[in-house]
Amino acid sequence: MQSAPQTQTVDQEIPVIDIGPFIRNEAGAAAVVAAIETAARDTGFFLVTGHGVSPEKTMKLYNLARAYFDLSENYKRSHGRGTGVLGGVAFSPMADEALAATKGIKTPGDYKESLNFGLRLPGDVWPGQPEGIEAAFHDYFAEMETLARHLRRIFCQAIGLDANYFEPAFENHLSALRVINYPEQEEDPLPGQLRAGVHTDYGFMTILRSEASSGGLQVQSRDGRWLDAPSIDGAYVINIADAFMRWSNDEWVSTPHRVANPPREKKVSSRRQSIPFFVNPSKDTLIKCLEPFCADGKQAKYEPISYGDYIDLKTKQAFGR
Ligand SMILES: O=C(O)CCC(=O)C(=O)O
Ligand SMILES: [Fe+2]
Repeated sequence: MQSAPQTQTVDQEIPVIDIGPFIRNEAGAAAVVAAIETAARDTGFFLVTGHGVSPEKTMKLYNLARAYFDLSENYKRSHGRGTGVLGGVAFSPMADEALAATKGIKTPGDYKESLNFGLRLPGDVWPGQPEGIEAAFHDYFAEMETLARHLRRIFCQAIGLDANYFEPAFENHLSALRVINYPEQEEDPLPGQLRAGVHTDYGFMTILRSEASSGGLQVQSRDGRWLDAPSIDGAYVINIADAFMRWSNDEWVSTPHRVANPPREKKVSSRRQSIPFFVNPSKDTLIKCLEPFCADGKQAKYEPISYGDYIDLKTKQAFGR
């Protein structure tokens, strides 16, 4: 007997879905696909377990990144200037980025710092310390590529596309791996300053390794309420991002989210580290209404556009440049 998939619902709006049966091609795979389709249409957010990602590689990256964040500000900033090395690393210091600006909302910079890497994205030469950090990023990146491939196959089945429909778009993908440090807030945040301001993610989808801590990820429901994303050991938070929403003719949703400040009484021991993997297609991928979403008399809402042009457009809208 094969066990039925565990589709428990912690918060009805952000379900937890065990994708193991789909990966192993067992009975229950169809129920996984159905649960993900419902979540993708409803809130665009869900958690997955049974994903097969190595906990050792995850912890290795987590611990080495933590050690990096504990090094001096001068040392870290020496990896932030961008020498344009493809596959290099880029440090983004505290309050450097204000995500809400992408939604036209003016706020102080986000209360976080981050370390960023993409196989085909420019950065600086890798630091010598802590030892092994470059390999840890590469190893975890490969784990994320595998999970992203499983999820794309689930999406294809949910939409009614051939299992490998999306694969050519991801042969030279522009995905980015980021480790974010949200420190304890020894100084009060400025008015309007959050750990991460409200935003949607730009690309195809995001695979987030979250951490339970006060001051965590919140997702906006369709009717404007802020839902706390459940934080479950070993589970990943998945969300549909903007380019995928457009590709689906807005039927699958990219949902605004943010990272709240810890409550004042808990500001000590509220340090949090998250690891998002932003899954992005290649630059020349054509984002054109997927056939099943514009069948049966449904009209495509958007002109076809390459992913590269789409990102340029979004950046211009957000920053006026
Ligand atoms: O840290 C988190 O939980 C989410 C971060 C996030 O949404 C982002 O960086 O796009
Ligand atoms: Fe995000």
